[in-house]
Amino acid sequence: MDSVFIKKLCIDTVIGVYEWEKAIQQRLELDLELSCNTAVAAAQDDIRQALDYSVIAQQVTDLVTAEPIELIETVAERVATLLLANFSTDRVQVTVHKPGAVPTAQTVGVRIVRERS
Ligand SMILES: Nc1nc2c(c(=O)[nH]1)N=C([C@H](O)[C@@H](O)CO)CN2
Repeated sequence: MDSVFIKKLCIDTVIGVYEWEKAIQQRLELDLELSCNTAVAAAQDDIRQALDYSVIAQQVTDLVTAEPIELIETVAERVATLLLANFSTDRVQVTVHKPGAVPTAQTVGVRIVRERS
């Protein structure tokens, strides 16, 4: 299956479980992959037949920054729900990295796969 993907979409937002985290912005990095058939868009060379990664990036950024969230699991789930609702895809993979969370690790995060039911 083909896909459209976005790697390391950087989003600064209020994210975290602890009180001190609710007063600051921290960086999340998102990897998104939307399954689709890219052949039609390619054959017609037409953005209207494609999943526009610019539009995807903007909608996801707006969603994640709309209000404070505690868990990165919540971020992943909300993003997957948005992608399945707003874009022509039956399967999405969403990875959320919180690179500053564990100083001794390069990054930590969650990865989920959701399919249209
Ligand atoms: N599985 C998770 N574990 C933790 C999360 C999280 O969102 N999911 N969050 C935190 C804190 O917010 C942490 O990032 C503060 O440094 C701890 N564990």
